[in-house]
Amino acid sequence: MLKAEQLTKRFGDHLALDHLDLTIESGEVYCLLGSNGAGKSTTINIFLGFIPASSGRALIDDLEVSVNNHATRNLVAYIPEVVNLYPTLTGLENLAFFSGLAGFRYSRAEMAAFTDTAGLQPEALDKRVSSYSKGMRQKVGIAIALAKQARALFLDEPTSGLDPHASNEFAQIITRLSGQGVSTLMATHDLLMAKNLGHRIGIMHQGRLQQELRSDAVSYAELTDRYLSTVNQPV
Ligand SMILES: Nc1ncnc2c1ncn2[C@@H]1O[C@H](COP(=O)(O)OP(=O)(O)OP(=O)(O)O)[C@@H](O)[C@H]1O
Repeated sequence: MLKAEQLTKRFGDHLALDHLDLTIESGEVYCLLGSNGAGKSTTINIFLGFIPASSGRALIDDLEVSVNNHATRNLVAYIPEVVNLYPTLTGLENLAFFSGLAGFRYSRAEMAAFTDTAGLQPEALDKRVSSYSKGMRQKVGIAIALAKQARALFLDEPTSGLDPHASNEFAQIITRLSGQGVSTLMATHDLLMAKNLGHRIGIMHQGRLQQELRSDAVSYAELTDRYLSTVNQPV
């Protein structure tokens, strides 16, 4: 479970995140929408322990990130738009390296099972990541999440630039992980993806969570209207 309690971040005089309260249950996919600069990545970066909050708390499975940074990093996987891997290592070597960092050692067959579940073609495993497409890198990111037995997934515009087929495959895997109890926080500009993949949707504007909706309770047209009316509020 993920929890933000009055989570706030200032960069100098700028209030990037303004007293965010948020709970994401085990197995829930929560999509954060909002225009550029709304505070989505800031939220994710605090949960990941990349940046400290100015005040408030971020909790992962009841562990406060700022005081259990090492432990909480081992509970999470992060998939940004371009997954950061070692380009001169193969997909399998990257998987071994990153799961090793989290304390897991796997046989080749076990790692191949993770990449298979993530949808990576077996013939890609021993190729250098520098030759991988964006979608293939995402799949290695998913395989790392599986290998780390991540309890929470943080996705920052993960399907941006993916073709519709790759995007659809990605969504299917997230749904599958959700069925296994993984909590997911996804920042996206893709309203249709949020509607189809998210259980709940939050709309942020100027650092504030302005609206929360259940995706099964709104049509795509209603979501679009709500989004536009929120992000077009005057400064
Ligand atoms: N390291 C930083 N130093 C100063 N200001 C920052 C820093 N990181 C983010 N900000 C500011 O905080 C605000 C929120 O940024 P954030 O990246 O969280 O927005 P976002 O909703 O993820 O936007 P986008 O959709 O463009 O990714 C913005 O005004 C941004 O300029």
